[in-house]
Amino acid sequence: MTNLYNKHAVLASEGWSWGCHAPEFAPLMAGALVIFCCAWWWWDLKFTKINPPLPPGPLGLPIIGNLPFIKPELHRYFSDLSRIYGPVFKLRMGRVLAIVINSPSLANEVLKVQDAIFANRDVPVSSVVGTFGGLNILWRPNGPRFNQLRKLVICEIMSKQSLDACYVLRQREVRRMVKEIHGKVGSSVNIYKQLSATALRVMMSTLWGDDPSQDLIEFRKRLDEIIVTFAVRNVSDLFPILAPFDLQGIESKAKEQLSWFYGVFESMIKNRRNIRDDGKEEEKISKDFMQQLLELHWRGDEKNSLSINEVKALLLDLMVAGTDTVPTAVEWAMTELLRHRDKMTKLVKELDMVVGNQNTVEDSHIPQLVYLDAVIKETLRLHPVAPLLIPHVPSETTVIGGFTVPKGCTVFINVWAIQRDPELWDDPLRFQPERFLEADINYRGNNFGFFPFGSGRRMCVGVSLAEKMMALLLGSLVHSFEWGLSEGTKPSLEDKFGIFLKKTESLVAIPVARLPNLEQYQ
Ligand code: HEM
Repeated sequence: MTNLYNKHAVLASEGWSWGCHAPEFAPLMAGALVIFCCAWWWWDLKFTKINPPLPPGPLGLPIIGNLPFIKPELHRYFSDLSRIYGPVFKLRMGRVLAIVINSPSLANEVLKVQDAIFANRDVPVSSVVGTFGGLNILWRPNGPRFNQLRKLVICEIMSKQSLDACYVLRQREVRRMVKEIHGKVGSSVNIYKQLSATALRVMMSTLWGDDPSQDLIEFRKRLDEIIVTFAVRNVSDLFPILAPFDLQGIESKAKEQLSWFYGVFESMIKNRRNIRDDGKEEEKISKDFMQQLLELHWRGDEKNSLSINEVKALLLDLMVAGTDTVPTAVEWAMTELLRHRDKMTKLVKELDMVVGNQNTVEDSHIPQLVYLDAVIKETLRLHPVAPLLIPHVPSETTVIGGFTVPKGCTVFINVWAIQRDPELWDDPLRFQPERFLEADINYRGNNFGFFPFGSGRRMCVGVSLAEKMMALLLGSLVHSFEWGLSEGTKPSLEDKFGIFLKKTESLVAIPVARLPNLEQYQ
């Protein structure tokens, strides 16, 4: 899930140079700047009177707005500003007018009451080229085709039947992870690296089955490259007038990097087509996600069929969105459990009772693992993977919280701040999974105190898969091993704002086998 705000954050963190290199001109330049600013503000106030007014916000500079003052940890920075300006405020980031929402009632207003208005996205220039003009779900504008696509993914690809059919693949890869960790017993394990290799294998085999020609290391490298490209500041997004020049070459880089993925997808699709034309489809191919998407393409009825470019754009969507989100969440959960040994002990007890020490964690155990579920929810409350969701864009001018929110602005919803609000949560900074045992709170986005997957028509389409993956991975790590830390260390909670809210320092822990039979690790 790439998002524009990373570019803003990086731009802000690097700052822009305003220095004049000839000192004798400095007072003159400063004077001219002050006059220019005053004229700009006067013009802005006189000619842009809107009723009701725009939300309050810090003053910015002409043209570049608040960009030089924005701090890189956007979720914290926005949370600090909301203490000054209230639950809805505005900032200018170059051409972009950003509106930030910091309260559950206003999040409800944006994502539920006025959901249809706020269901567009602000598409970065690099993503337009990479998705055939926004043919994927993430960047597609709201409308009938978008609704159809979401429905197809949720009802066909992410259906219970389809996820159950792929369970063997998830189970196989999680077992492989347990075996690998068993080989490192007694030494330090980088938890994120271990989890992300497993999540990538799961996503690859779930999307297109076992294809021995696919090199995992090459895929990881290419994915990391494209994620870095999407995260780099792009002046074209902040000043669209500069977009045709692609000053930083980001657009061409994205094009080139994405064409590698599309080349891989095309050759796999060609293979499937040959097999289908041979009439051997049924015997040779399992119903992985690619096969399901291709069948929708071949089905050919106007309403439900997918174009081949849509198939490729969707594969990329699921690949990028599904690979790093789950490991990020599970690494946070392990960090919290290693900081709160009593909670770890409670979870181990539950796993021993439900799974037993002669078995390994299976999908069928998950509904009974209520404490595991509470641990994951509490982790996502304190460390939501997408702390500002993915920015929404209103398709028409509207009013939120008594202020005008203009058509086309970029709306950030600070779920990170809302999920830590002391008015909603007792002792909000404390890791306390028990709070989810006492209340019936789910991921469906109907509680605006807890919505780590968003809510409404742009809500995450991968919730069901993510839920299963997080439980299987975390359950297996804790059930199969006892985890320790190097002497005198305590895992840090410091986070780093980016495409996903990751830990600043990866978690490193030392496993000890805890299951009685060696076969359970094979
Ligand atoms: C812990 C795991 C995950 C979390 C916390 C998460 C969270 C989110 C959030 C917050 C959004 C944006 C919602 C909004 O803007 O209102 C989103 C969108 C999306 N997610 Fe996830 N996600 C996760 C895993 C996945 C997985 C496994 C997939 C698919 C394989 C996926 C696919 C998507 C897609 C395609 C969108 C774009 C939806 C749209 O724009 O309509 N996500 N996710």
